Amino acid sequence: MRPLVEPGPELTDAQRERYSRHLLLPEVGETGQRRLLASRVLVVGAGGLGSPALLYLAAAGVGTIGVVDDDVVETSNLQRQVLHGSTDVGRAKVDSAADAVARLDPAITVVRHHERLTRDSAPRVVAGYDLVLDGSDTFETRYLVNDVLVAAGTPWVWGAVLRFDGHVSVFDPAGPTYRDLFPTAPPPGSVPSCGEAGVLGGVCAAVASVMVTEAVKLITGAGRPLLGRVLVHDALAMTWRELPLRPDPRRTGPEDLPTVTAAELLAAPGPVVVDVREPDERAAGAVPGSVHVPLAQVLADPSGLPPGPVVLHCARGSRSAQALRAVLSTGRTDVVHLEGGFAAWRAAGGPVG
Ligand SMILES: Nc1ncnc2c1ncn2[C@@H]1O[C@H](COP(=O)(O)OP(=O)(O)OP(=O)(O)O)[C@@H](O)[C@H]1O
Repeated sequence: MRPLVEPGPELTDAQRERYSRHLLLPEVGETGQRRLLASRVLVVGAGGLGSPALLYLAAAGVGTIGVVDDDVVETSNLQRQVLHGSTDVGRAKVDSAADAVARLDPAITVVRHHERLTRDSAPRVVAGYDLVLDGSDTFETRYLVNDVLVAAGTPWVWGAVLRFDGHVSVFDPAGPTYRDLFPTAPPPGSVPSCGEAGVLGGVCAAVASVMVTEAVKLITGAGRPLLGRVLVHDALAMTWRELPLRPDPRRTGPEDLPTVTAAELLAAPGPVVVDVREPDERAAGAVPGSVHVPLAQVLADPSGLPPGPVVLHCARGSRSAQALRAVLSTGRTDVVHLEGGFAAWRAAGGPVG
């Protein structure tokens, strides 16, 4: 597996001593430790999963750790959120997390994002990180993390816990992703939260430990990642099952999304054409009169497109499909995407400006 991060500077003697047990592992070694120290990892949620994950990421020498959480520590968190202590109750979780990491190793940089991750804020918050660990507790945030990281091209490790059960996997923008595992959210109220159904602290630690191990493997390139596989943990039976996960071909195919072909659009050129590609792609040729709204902007604000009818397009159809899914989820019905994208437009003899 190709390591995610290039190695940073040579280790100092103090670092060689601190990470000596990593250096003994041929799969990590000095180069792997330099990769870890140079890496930037964002943890979404300093709760049940994020708490143990943050400690182990810091101890492993992940050089820059971002934490995004808008919550404060509550007494009922302490049973499993081992990063926080009794004296932290009432404090922002990101502050308590930063202090705990500093106690462990003041050389680790902690970036506090004391805010809610939303469609507006997420593209800014995730920018610049090599990898994300999603320890959030709602479907809304997990889909948001999915869509923003697919657009940003950043891989992520996902974990979830409830009662005595845990799930964990690695997702990649090229797939499989969280949307391949759960194409649609369950109806509101059908899945209880940990606050309603309870959760065992040890289960959080077990799942978080797998998440950190996968993060270290991805950063250093060690072993085989948990990509395309979902681990399902049942602590009452004490079993770990592995389920295969493949990208859902319908997600990228034209059949489940409203499309228009280039020939159809050329024959009936009424709709606003929205180009979701990047500026450099557009500079090399675009549909005359098209409007430019890059994919990240559509995902951040799916209600912000011009009035319809609208045809979305990208280079070949995959980014416009992503954008279209986000737009359709707002309830709009007057938006389609161009099958085969700009390549199909050119091939059909469409004008290029
Ligand atoms: N969109 C989001 N932006 C920022 N933080 C988030 C977001 N979604 C979830 N989180 C954070 O993720 C953490 C999830 O932790 P956990 O599942 O243990 O829940 P909790 O809210 O701390 O506990 P409980 O539900 O038992 O009260 C929380 O601290 C929560 O604030």
